[in-house]
Amino acid sequence: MQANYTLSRNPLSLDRIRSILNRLEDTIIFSLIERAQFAHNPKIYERGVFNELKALQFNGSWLEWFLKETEAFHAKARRYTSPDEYPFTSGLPDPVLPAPDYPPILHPNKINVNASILSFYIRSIVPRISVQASLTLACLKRSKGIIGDDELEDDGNYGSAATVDVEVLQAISKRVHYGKFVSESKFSQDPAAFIPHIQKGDTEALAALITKPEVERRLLVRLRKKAMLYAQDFASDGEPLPNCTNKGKIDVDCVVDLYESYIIPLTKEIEVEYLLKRLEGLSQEEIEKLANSTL
Ligand SMILES: C=C(O[C@@H]1C=C(C(=O)O)C=C[C@H]1O)C(=O)O
Repeated sequence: MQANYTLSRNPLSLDRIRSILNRLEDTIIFSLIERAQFAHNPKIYERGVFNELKALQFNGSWLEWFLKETEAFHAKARRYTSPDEYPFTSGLPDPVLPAPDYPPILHPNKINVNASILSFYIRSIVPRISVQASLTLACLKRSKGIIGDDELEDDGNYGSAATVDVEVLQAISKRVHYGKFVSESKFSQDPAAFIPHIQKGDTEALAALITKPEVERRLLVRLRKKAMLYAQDFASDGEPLPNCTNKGKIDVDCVVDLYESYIIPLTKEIEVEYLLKRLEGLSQEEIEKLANSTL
């Protein structure tokens, strides 16, 4: 399928980009609901745990192996030739097809913050989301005396959990790296407002220029409502169910915190980092022409 951003006459319309970010909220929430079905399974995030992987000469974690194998196939299918797709794995194979002729929308850059995304996801999101699933699981199984407390963390679903982790990580990565399109949209609307701060390397001034508090506030309100609705359990007759952990299929506060503490700040970091590189390779004449132009 063609990349989202090229499916419009004006791929740099901020409203259109924001509608793509809005739609990615749904993808992220539903993939987190999928992950919340499985226990934490902390061993799949630790390196050197599975001798079977060492036998394959792979020294990373179970999840890193899933990322490597998945992204190697996707790379051959030319996924990462698209400017809105960024891999977690380095050293991927070349595409088997030539890259599509994407319009040159972004200024050339190599910004990739997936290492940060992987770190906060493993450290701060999975333990909180999956604990919800374990409690739900325990809530149901403990009533039948099937499991004890020590089984809360590991349900053996290493393949299923890692498969969903890859989906969550890819959705968060796309969402955060869309900050480049947001940044290019804002820059191209008023280059003169950004150029002096870019030339001074003034990250604080650039951060203040790209930050839209009201947009963030509305997003967090919308996100909470979506998570509450999508996570609602229903009985067979369609009546909403009070949940045994009174949070439905997912920890709604965790979804909001994911955006407020991680996704939005990282998106803004990318916007500023992209701006700092926006004039690289341009002549003084080109910069002056930009400074005197407004859309
Ligand atoms: C993405 C934008 O830039 C910033 C980042 C936002 C986010 O990550 O949700 C929202 C508003 C801005 O502070 C935007 O202006 O839409």
